[in-house]
Amino acid sequence: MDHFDYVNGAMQVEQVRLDVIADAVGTPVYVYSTATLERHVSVFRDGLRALDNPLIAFAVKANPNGAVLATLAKLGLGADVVSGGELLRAIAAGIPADRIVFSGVGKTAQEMRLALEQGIYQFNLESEPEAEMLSEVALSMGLRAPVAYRINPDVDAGTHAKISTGKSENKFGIPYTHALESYAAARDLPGLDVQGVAVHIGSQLTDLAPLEAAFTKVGALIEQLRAAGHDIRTADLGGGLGVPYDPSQPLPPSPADYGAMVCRVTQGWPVRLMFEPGRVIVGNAGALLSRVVRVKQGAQAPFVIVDAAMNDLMRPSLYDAWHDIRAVKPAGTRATANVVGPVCETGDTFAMHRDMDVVQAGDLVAFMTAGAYGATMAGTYNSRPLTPEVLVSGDQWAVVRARPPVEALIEADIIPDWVGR
Ligand SMILES: Cc1ncc(COP(=O)(O)O)c(C=O)c1O
Ligand SMILES: N[C@@H](CCCC[NH3+])C(=O)O
Repeated sequence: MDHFDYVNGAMQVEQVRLDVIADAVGTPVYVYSTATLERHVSVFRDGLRALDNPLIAFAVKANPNGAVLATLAKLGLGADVVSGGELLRAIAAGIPADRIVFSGVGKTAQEMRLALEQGIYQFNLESEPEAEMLSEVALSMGLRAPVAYRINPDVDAGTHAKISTGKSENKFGIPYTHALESYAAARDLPGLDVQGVAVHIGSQLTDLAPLEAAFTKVGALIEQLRAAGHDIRTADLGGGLGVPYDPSQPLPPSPADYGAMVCRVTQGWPVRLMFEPGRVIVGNAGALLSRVVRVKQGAQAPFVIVDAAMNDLMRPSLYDAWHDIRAVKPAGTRATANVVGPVCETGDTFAMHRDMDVVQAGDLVAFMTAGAYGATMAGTYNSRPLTPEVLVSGDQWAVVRARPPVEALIEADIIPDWVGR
């Protein structure tokens, strides 16, 4: 459920009309709802209420905006980070280091040092060479790093191949079949304190079965590791729960269904459970607001050309992802259209042959469920400045990231004297 609704024929978010934001800030612009963020945190937490003190670490990559992170920090969430940059943004937004977990296959020595200085809760290691490097870095600082190994359970998440992470051929984690050997080697590294097991098999999962299969493997491994004398105290079950994008499709499992499955599978595990939800917290809390530039005749259907493009919202071009596209002030008629951006790529297409509200030049449209992996993946291709972001709460709203001027793009380039101009 979100807080984007039509009131008197115009879409608003909470109590703020989207056309008011578009007129003031310009388009394209991302708009987020605080009430939806709060609701999603509460629903996710509620699904896990049977657990003792779980750590819910928001996957910062899904939406690293400082105001969004500060909202989640106030609600008590931790952070799952994958770079020094995300770590510093999480801390700057008020997320305490002892609620931060560091994931990712390519942590550098510099990032490890930074995270150790900050005193984070856990490093999720993804290879033996990474474990050796972290041990060395920690020892050089006179510390022991708290670690888990992320295991690759070789489970098919049943999601898009580009966001599936738990198959043996994927780059993530250590092979499940070799885990005991990797843990034994880690125990001999004096700079590590081996405390946990982690898993994350992919994103936008619409079926609980692969998650359950992966968690069951984690449970079996915890038993084996403890039997081998490892003091395993944490289990990080990752993120991945899907959200509804297309209203014509069956709903993905709810956080309550997910929580019930987790509680059943993990019953009796002698560990603190950790979670890294991203999309399920922020996905439906955001929309990308865009204006129709013009409508052009097409061979089969008209092209609705909007002022948002693949650089603002990459998901459709990258994964053929489906986002609901709604007129902010629907005229009441529907027709088939192709919705495209102005970028010079055929892939700059948001929807083909879409049955949608009829819109005209100047109308506003909202790309729904754009709060996760939207602004954070935006770029400046075609020299389009990064998309601004707005946060709404009740009847208040604020620009939480301004649109940079085009001059900033020009000034960022350095033209050496020897090039001349
Ligand atoms: C290690 C890790 N944790 C958590 C997440 C968050 O996933 P999601 O947004 O699907 O919940 C991701 C992204 O897939 C990830 O790579
Ligand atoms: N960026 C992806 C999800 C990848 C998650 C990162 N591990 C998406 O938009 O769906």
